[in-house]
Amino acid sequence: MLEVKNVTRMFGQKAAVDNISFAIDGPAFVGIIGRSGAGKSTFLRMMNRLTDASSGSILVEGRDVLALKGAEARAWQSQCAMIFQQFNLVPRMDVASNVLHGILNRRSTLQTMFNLWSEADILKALEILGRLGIAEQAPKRAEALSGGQQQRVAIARALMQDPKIILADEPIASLDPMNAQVVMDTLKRINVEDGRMVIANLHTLDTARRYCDRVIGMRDGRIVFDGTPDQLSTGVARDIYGADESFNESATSTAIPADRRPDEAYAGAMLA
Ligand SMILES: Nc1ncnc2c1ncn2[C@@H]1O[C@H](COP(=O)(O)OP(=O)(O)OP(=O)(O)O)[C@@H](O)[C@H]1O
Repeated sequence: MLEVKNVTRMFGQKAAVDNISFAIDGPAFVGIIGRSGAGKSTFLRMMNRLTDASSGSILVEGRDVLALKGAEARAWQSQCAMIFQQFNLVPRMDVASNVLHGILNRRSTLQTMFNLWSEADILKALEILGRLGIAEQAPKRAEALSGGQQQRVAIARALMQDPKIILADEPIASLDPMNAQVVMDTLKRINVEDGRMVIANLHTLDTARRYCDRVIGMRDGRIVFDGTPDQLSTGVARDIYGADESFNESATSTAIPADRRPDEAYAGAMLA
């Protein structure tokens, strides 16, 4: 379904992404890990055409999306929705309108000028918010929500586009562990229930191990690991992160301490 072939992105003399190739069959949940500057964001940005590649091709169902221009490139962008670390919502706008903005580029100028949405679109937005457990937040301003709720609104906005692929650039890097878990669980559900491919840049190993079917490790623009979470040993992780013997995995962990997991906290409250 997805075939990345010899993709490179140069910034001046430096290759941010250096001749990477891999293929993904079917709607997998793929994590890309690596330290800061490894090229993870640049790769995702090339995939959805926010950044041009210097060379190479990305074939989706046989079509090179890097070669698309104009309206075709924009159509591709709506098929591979992107989620960002900082949510990128319009803070003072209500949640439902933020979600509807996922299909902004499908409306006429007149509809945009008068802020007109069809009843079907509004119902779809509310249905998606309901599915993600935040329907009651629909009339509130986005800025009034917690970080985890805001990221779920961003996921709802992405789903409004009905994308084949969801690209998530450090989706939980700004969240506390509990909200991070809710957001990752949401992405996983969308992957499993809808059969949408998810490619997520992740900064913690335990998240990659827990949620991904496949993990790609990048270092200095190159792929240095491509395998299953089981194959991602501490030694392999040390290679990816370029750390020495003192590399400590727990330092990159976002695991929720046992006494703070939602279910157990709830159970504890019931017993008290
Ligand atoms: N617009 C740009 N101009 C010049 N250099 C850039 C630009 N964007 C990225 N780079 C460089 O490309 C390399 C890869 O950056 P990239 O942001 O893709 O890494 P990353 O793995 O996503 O790291 P982080 O997690 O910190 O975002 C870095 O050396 C970065 O400085």
